[in-house]
Amino acid sequence: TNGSAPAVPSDQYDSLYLSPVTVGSSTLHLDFDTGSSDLWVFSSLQAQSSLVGHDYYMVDPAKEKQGYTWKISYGDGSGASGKVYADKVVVGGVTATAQAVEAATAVSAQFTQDVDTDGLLGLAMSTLNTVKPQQQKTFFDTVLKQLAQPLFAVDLKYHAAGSYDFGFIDKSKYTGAINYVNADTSKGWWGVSATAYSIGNASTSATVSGILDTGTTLLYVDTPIVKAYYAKVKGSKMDNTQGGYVFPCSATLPDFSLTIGGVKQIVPGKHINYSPTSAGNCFGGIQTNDGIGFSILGDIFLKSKYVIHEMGSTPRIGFAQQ
Ligand SMILES: CC1CCN(C(=N)N)CC1
Ligand SMILES: CC1CCN(C(=N)N)CC1
Repeated sequence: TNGSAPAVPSDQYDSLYLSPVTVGSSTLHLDFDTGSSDLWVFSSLQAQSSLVGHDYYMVDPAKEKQGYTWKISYGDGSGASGKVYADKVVVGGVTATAQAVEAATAVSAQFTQDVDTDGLLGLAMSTLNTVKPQQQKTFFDTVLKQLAQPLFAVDLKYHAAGSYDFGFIDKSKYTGAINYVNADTSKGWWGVSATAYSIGNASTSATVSGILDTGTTLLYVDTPIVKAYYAKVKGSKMDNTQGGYVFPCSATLPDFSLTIGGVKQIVPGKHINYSPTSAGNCFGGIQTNDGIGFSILGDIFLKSKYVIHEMGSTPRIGFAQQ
């Protein structure tokens, strides 16, 4: 089998993308996240006050995995925890009949306030799943053997609805060749390395190692590269109050690229103007990964590409231009 689900920007800045998923008998809107490996949802186990504005999973006690729990926290300090059920999950017509569904009993304010997001669907390696006493599989791992091809493809778009394809490559979603590189899955994520970066027409050799991450809004790279980029943006500055580099909203932003597998993967300058700030300037889509030791190729990087995540005998990542 194969199937496709839409990926709809949650707001006008593409802060995150939401996809409809049937969990049990409810349809929820989940943030597909290639940076984590838990499928967790807002649920009827939570206080009613936490559910206002959300769709949520009506748990069926008969389906509970007794004694199983989960607890997750994300880089931005948000997090959630709860109990585990085995229930039907359908994504774009692809069905997992007994998927581990992590039903929240408690959720941090960042999620409760984000009334559009009813939970996350992790698409990293199942080795990062947080369920105890036995780690559970991601949705992709659960359905892998029933897929026509062992892959999913990410088609996030700039200020428009894209899609996640499971089990097939959609030729109508990209132009030119697909360029494949081996994925480094040793840390549980979809890891890639670049051998150079470019700012405008100038290229610099450098090793940029990072993870592909649909669950992160921006593109986080090493500080020297960030500084070199904004040196080319008139009026840009590091603004600690806003938490990153900002610039006049009228600024012309150079294209940025990472060379992966010998091919320049270009991020158009336009995509690097993420959003206006409360201070009257604009917030950059490229920011520093300060000190986490690797880069995070989030939505700002992904939204100009069609990215195939293939879990064959050797995991691979394929890049093509949208
Ligand atoms: C390395 C971090 C990247 C952001 N995260 C995520 N998308 N779930 C958490 C892990
Ligand atoms: C990977 C996740 C990080 C935390 N998120 C959030 N606060 N809304 C969602 C995505």
